[in-house]
Amino acid sequence: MKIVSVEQMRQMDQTAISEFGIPDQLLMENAGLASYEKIRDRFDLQKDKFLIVCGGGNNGGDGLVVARKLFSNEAKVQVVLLSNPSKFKGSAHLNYQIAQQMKIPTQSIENAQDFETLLPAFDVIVDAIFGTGLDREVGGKYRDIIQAINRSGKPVVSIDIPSGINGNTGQVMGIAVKADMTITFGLPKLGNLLLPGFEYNGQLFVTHISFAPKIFNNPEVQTQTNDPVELPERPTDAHKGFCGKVLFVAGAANYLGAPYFAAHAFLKAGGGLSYLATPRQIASTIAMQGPEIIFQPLQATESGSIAHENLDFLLEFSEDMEMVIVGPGASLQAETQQLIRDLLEKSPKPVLVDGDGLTAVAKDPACIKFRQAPTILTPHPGEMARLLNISIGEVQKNRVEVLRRACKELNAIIVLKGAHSLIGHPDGRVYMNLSGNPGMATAGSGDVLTGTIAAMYALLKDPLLATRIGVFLHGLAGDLAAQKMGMDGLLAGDILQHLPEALQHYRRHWREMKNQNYGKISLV
Ligand SMILES: NC(=O)C1=CN([C@@H]2O[C@H](COP(=O)(O)OP(=O)(O)OC[C@H]3O[C@@H](n4cnc5c(N)ncnc54)[C@H](O)[C@@H]3O)[C@@H](O)[C@H]2O)[C@H](O)CC1
Ligand SMILES: [K+]
Repeated sequence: MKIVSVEQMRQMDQTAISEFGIPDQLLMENAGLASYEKIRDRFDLQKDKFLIVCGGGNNGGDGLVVARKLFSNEAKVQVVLLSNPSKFKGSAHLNYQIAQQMKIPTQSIENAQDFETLLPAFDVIVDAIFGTGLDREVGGKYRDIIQAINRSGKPVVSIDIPSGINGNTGQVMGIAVKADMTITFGLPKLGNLLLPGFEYNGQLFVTHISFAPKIFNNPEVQTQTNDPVELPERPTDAHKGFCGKVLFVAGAANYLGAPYFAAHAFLKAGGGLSYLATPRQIASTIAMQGPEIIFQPLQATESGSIAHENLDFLLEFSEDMEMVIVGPGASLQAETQQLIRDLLEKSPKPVLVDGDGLTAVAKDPACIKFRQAPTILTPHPGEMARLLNISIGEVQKNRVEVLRRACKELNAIIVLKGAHSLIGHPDGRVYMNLSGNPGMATAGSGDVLTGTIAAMYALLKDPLLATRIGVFLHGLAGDLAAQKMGMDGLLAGDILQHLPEALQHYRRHWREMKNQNYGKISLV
């Protein structure tokens, strides 16, 4: 499903109006109706009393339509206006006039105390304060009223987006309504799905409010959910080589976990032959954990990391490989970091760079910028910040645009890890992954992801698709593990052990998971 920015949604509204002749009033009526229907399904119109809290823009206008529908169905409603009604424009103004003529109980609220006095008499709150037009921090009486709504303990329905969430970034603009259910229109906004905004929606519904498919399938919208696709079958006569040969260049003294998790995850996710080039001294210890891995012992530096003299061997050895994975547990030793940069620059093979490999790239990104073969990077926000020389705060404040910029600048497919990981391509496409859970933020989890992406590359031979499906499967494995054992104390090894089950589940249920947006977005 496509995910839009605030500006793109405004353009879609304009297209609906100018190209299809759908009047503005009809869009607002549809938005209000869709919201009303969800409210009617969830609550008891005969018993519950509804408080509709309206701001001064079109979001407030949608709220007035909801109030009218409830009122027409003889529910008890009260509208409160937080802004002077003379400021309503267009369709919102029209709906205000209708509400007046129908004598829907309406009250202007000057301060938060008056609002708090009203609250106890109502059972359900409809939040129509701010939608996508929120353009500054929430302060003054708006802040106090949102605080009162959140403290009330009453069920809250947000119209379009919880008030206080930035529609483009998902950031909380000072304070935001914590909803139980959100009904959004046309398509989900970035702010509905990016964290922390996503957590404020409660259950998220999307309704198309009579947009033509041409509008919501607009190819210019380049952000979308990371939907599963059907995986090719493994042929009955599959041999090890068919399922791919990849080389991991990873590990150093004291860094035995990362290379093991990455190289083993490749096998657990269906990969054929997993070669691990690692310092001689640690190879046998890792082999005890993962005897299925094939080792290529390397010369080591004094501190036990991979020495630069291995470069020619690694280039030659990788000729026969489908992909080279560089960096897990490779250490920050200067000589090794230089080896990584030289290897990336010289290798004509698809590469995936993770962990300490990303630090090497950050120091001199030219080593990947001009590569001909595909490059995949899997940074967490801290590593992304280093790659672009900005702060982590700047990365997190606008994850989609920062990722888009990084993919272009670095000429790479990039996974920006974190809740709802993003996958970006240099051509501007960005995919938001919906699988996974907070329990997966654990040491070694990223190494398991690396191996999973490599296995998907061996199967699919398409770097973007492999990265997308690898991220999805990794999240799914974490979700299956968490279903059994909970999120606390979930370890990388648990994610790894659940990869085969995740693949089995994926092959059986990919279509439902796609159609249901992994249970995270419901279509109305
Ligand atoms: N296709 C659709 O998505 C449709 C959406 N509709 C609804 O329209 C709103 C967007 O309406 P808009 O008038 O642009 O903005 P808002 O109602 O969100 O708010 C603007 C209003 O609020 C003031 N304001 C902004 N920030 C603050 C602040 N921090 N403090 C105080 N006041 C603030 C601003 O100055 C304006 O006065 C969309 O979300 C949908 O709900 C259509 O109804 C149907 C089509
Ligand atoms: K709202």
